[in-house]
Amino acid sequence: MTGTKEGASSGADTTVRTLSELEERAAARRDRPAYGHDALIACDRLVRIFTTDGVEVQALQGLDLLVTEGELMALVGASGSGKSTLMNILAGLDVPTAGQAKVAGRDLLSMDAKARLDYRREVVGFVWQQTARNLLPYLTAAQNVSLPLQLRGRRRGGAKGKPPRADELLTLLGVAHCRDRRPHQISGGEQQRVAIAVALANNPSVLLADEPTGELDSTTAEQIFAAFRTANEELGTTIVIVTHDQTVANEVRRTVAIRDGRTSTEVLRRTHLDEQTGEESVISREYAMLDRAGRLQLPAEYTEALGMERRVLLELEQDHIQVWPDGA
Ligand SMILES: Nc1ncnc2c1ncn2[C@@H]1O[C@H](COP(=O)(O)OP(=O)(O)OP(=O)(O)O)[C@@H](O)[C@H]1O
Repeated sequence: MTGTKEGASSGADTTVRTLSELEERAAARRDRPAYGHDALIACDRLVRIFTTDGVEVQALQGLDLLVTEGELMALVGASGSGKSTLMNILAGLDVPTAGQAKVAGRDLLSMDAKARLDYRREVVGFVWQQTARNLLPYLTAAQNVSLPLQLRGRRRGGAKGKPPRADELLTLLGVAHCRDRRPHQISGGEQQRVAIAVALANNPSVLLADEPTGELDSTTAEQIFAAFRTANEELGTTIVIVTHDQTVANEVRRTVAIRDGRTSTEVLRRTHLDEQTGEESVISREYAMLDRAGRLQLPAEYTEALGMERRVLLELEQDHIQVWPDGA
């Protein structure tokens, strides 16, 4: 640390010189597209407060999240951080206390009961951790997959000359051999793959999965994840998976971490091809989330390593911001 940090912005010239420049900036801000306008899922300062016996719990505390159409992404976070609360809201099963949440153009705060039912039947599909919660025990796998189609008043068959959609989906997910068996006659991993077929039956825009591999061993978990990947790649379904499973989190391009009811960090992975050796490797980088109010959560291990508490000193440079311990 040097002794030269007097001002908050030594490096970059941030002075606005003329009135016309100010006007230009204001106009550019006005013309900027709305937050999340091109995202399939857009959560903006989402708040969910639960009140039990007069005690308030802020499960979501101004959470921002954008998910683009066609993404396959993971949500991670400590127990109690708010993951399931967010999933229940996105599934249309719970309503936020404040903020905004839009999925495929539907406003999750203003939907009436009928719109909410349509939303759950047409826009989202979900797969839960408990295998038993996903399937009706007295129906076969094929009947379980056909049920959402019937509830929506669609015929069960595919187009003329094509197999029924239930068979198509069971084949796609590698569980065609389970079609005439009931859940108790197939393994837990097969049940989850059938559950994914059920969730996909109505061709939803978004598939939500809350700890779908939580009750399974690692080999089976890999098969389940492969089924999600197939759904994403073959059907183009946008998929959000809540997981504690680090191997699942490592498999996706984007993993968002939730801390204390807010998105805190994000890991992005991309494949790098070494032109000389022809070898492929995955490069991952961790980013901190900057919310629209400019709030940033610094990782605890960084702040603790430098003894940062309560306040820090900022310096704006040409292409980055420096964060220093408070040396005052
Ligand atoms: N229905 C509810 N009533 C009261 N408090 C709730 C309710 N649902 C969740 N909470 C509280 O909200 C906070 C977030 O819970 P949530 O279940 O979303 O966390 P989570 O990240 O999914 O945890 P886990 O990984 O253990 O499932 C917790 O403090 C929890 O106790």
